[in-house]
Amino acid sequence: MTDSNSKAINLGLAPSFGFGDRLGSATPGHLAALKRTGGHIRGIFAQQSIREMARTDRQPDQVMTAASEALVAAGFDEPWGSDADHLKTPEDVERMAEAKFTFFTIDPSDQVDQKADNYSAEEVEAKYEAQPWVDQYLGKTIQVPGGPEIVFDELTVKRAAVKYGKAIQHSVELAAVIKAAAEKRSQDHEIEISVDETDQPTTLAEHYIIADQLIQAKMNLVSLAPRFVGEMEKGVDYIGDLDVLEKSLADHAAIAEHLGPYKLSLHSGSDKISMYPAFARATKGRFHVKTAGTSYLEALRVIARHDERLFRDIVTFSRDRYDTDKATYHVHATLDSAPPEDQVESLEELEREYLEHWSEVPAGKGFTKAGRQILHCTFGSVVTDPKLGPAFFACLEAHPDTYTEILDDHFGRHLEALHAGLS
Ligand SMILES: O=C(O)[C@@H](O)[C@@H](O)[C@H](O)C(=O)CO
Repeated sequence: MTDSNSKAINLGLAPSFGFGDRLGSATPGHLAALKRTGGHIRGIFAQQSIREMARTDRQPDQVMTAASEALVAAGFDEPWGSDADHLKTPEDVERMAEAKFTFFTIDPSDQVDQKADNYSAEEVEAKYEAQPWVDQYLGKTIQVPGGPEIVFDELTVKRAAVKYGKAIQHSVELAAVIKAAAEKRSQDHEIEISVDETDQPTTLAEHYIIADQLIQAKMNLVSLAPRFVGEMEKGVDYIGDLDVLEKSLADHAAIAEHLGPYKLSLHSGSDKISMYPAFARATKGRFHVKTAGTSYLEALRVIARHDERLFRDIVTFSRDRYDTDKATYHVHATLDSAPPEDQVESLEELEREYLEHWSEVPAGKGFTKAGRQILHCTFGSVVTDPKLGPAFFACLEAHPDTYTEILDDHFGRHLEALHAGLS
């Protein structure tokens, strides 16, 4: 264990930003951007989901070592965090705890009944299985201080039980595994629950019940990621009405403040520039933002700048893989969203179609081109391909300064937008 590694600690309720790095070489650029916030936002530099590691063929220890060594090399001596992301099983927990991750994100989405919002009252009744907590809410109306009034009528509570009953139970069980795994190793631990990867937004009543139950179970809950209104797709800016979102965020934040406090967490946070000020404002700085795929996309910009042929080959390969690899990711791009590379003569135009140019994006907005999603979902296939993978890493390693410069600029824009909502 390196000195800096020992500083991957609990960050508690401090505003935090997750810099998922699927390649192991992004930390210098992430750090350069973070330094511009003047220490107001803490960095989570070692962050990886089980799904990402499966796709890239990496191990938790490699993720932790890449981040901590880069931080040591940069002489970074401030607190930083690590995120064992999207954990679904006790085995996932053990792997990440062994690599000394401290922030554990439980993802119970497999236990969520994704169709529950569409059930009729009769269907809810038919599927309802008594949960030990139902009587705590049934028939009550709760006024959240500074926030919404939540009416827990019978249908609302029973629908929540159908939708999230098993997910709550699973989360409580996994939290106990996390606690034991951390204690066995004399390590810190803190917990996030993410229910963002569901089809329908998390209602305020559902948020209340989920968080209240997890807190009653005495887990060290520091962060919760509801499924917010609108669309949080991978690789592009927020899609939806920002005023509606801000009102909803304020209501969710009031619940988090009242029951916790805990942070509201934004998954698929990459490129959501237009909503960051509202997110920071509504949460009054009690937030966590999680990004990952965008650092891979910016690595492809390095490839485009230094090896046009390789970039073109990656575009073609990614188009072949997209329909398979997009499984489990929330995206809307189709192969028609961007042209095949051999139909685009200029590299600048090809980059515009698949990555976009910051110089062409209006201030306060993020990228919107669906072509980015074709490259976003196919990262694992590219980096593990026997031909493209080595060429990709060789080009990236040959141009570390370009990557750092691009990430500094890219995340500088993210963090400035968040910061705007803090002041
Ligand atoms: O791809 C993954 O598995 C993760 O990077 C993400 O889902 C992560 O949780 C995230 O939201 C990053 O934007």
